[in-house]
Amino acid sequence: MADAPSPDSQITLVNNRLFLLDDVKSSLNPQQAFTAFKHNEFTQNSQNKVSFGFTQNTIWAVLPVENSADVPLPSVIKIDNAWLDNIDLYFFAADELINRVSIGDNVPLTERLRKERMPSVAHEFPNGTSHVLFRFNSQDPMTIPIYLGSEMAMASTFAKNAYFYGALYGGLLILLIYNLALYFYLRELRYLLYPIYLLAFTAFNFTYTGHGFWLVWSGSVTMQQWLMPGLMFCYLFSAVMFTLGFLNTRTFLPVLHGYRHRIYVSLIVIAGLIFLSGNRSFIIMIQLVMLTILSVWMLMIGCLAYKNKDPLAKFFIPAVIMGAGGATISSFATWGIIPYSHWAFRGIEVGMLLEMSLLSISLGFNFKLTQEARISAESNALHDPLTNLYNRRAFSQLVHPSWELGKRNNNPMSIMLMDLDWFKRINDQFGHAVGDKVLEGVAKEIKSRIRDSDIPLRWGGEEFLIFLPNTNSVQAKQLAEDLRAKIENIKIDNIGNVTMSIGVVSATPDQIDLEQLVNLADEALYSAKEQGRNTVIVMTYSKPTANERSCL
Ligand SMILES: Nc1nc2c(ncn2[C@@H]2O[C@H](COP(=O)(O)OP(=O)(O)OP(=O)(O)O)[C@@H](O)[C@H]2O)c(=O)[nH]1
Repeated sequence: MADAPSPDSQITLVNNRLFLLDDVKSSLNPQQAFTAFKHNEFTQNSQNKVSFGFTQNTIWAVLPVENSADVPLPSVIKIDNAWLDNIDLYFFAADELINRVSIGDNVPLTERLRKERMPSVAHEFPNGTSHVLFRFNSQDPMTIPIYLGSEMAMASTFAKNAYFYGALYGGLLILLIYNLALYFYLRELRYLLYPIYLLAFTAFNFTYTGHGFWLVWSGSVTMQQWLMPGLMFCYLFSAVMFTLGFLNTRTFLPVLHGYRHRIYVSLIVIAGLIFLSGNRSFIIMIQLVMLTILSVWMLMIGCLAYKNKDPLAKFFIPAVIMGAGGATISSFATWGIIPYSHWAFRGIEVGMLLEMSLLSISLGFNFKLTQEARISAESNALHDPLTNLYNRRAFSQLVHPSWELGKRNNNPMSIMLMDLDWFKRINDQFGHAVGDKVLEGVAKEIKSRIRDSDIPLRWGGEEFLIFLPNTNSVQAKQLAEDLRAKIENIKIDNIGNVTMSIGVVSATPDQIDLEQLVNLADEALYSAKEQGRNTVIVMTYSKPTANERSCL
């Protein structure tokens, strides 16, 4: 027997005080059920059972309440489950029926006396022993946590719950907006699949926790009863889509990835068929089984991804373990496999918040990987892989801006164009690999001798160009001579001496444009080859007179 709550008492779960009767044929009326209770045909719920799984039977429960005070004690009875179809309460005082209230989903919230998220009834227990007879009947999983408490204690629990859901939905909303913004910025599918998955879960949760009925569709019983299985399917479906798109299944499971559209269609067909049955109990049961299989499947795909070195797998696996772990705890509590507790019932919400946070972190990590790959691709596009000098493509990106900048103070700029002598012979005599080694050695030498502001490029096969900002012809010639002498003395394997010819030109940006300067360097190099190779030829630009341009 439960004591009628005093105004300052806490709310208590009173299931262990209940007497239960499983009405298999749902044939009793309330008076008959109460008479059966009086004839000891009910059994005491000493095991504190809360969940009865899927049952079409009517569950009758009697809660005896004792009020030893002289005055009636106002109390609230709350059933902490927002999805049951029929919840009818019959209040007996001195074995006389004095009141009856229906608070199941079959009664629109707008028609209930107490418009709260979880079904509840206020009642004043008179002095002596009262009995509350409950009648439960639903197509949904039969979980009936019954709480008794004062109005004040109920309000305080309500506030705590509101904080919990405020934090949960707030967290999920931030993750949603953040990843949607990333999607619009990056246009990568996995950034869209994540918000869809998250939204599907949130909508499903919003429905089965009673928030939707309480805040949005209070007058629609149909929506309250059918949105839950419908959104459960959306959640299940989006989880499959997310798994196939989030992980790199295209690479390590190409066949499955290729069949993904058929998988989606099959899931929709299966859903269509089970929804056609019109039996909500059946639909929810099948989907709960599918959700359990889905968790195992997601974990298996995650492990395969890990084996195939998918960088996101190390986030995906713990995320799924947390989400699936939480969901399993909740569904076990719903089926009555593990004892009911407030937190076991909320396992799915805590698990999903952790899962979604971890997945969001992984998308941030993926963003970093993508950026690094892009930077590296951009850098590769500008570099020659053999010598690691800039390639010819980099000329316009790097040299042009430097040249344009130089126009401001009109300082002299120089270009050195270098070409290895008789390089074909080296290739022919020693092989291409040795030729490559020579090119690498020369590039290394160039890099070690120039300033940070100079820009060295591999101009072609065995041709190199160095752009020297703020360098006049004297300084450029000095560097060219140094390089020529240094290269001449390099010994590479048994090749002996390698020499190079160098053409040098200098000018200020107001005198000439960059392309002309390069052409002049080419002419200088040609002269160096003409004059017997292993030579530096310097050309200085002078303004053309009349129609003619002269090079000294
Ligand atoms: N090993 C190697 N050889 C290259 C590469 N790029 C170009 N070559 C070779 O460089 C040689 C250039 O030969 P040529 O243009 O005839 O010039 P050369 O033999 O150096 O003679 P001169 O320039 O007149 O002194 C060719 O044999 C090309 O195959 C490369 O990346 N690696």
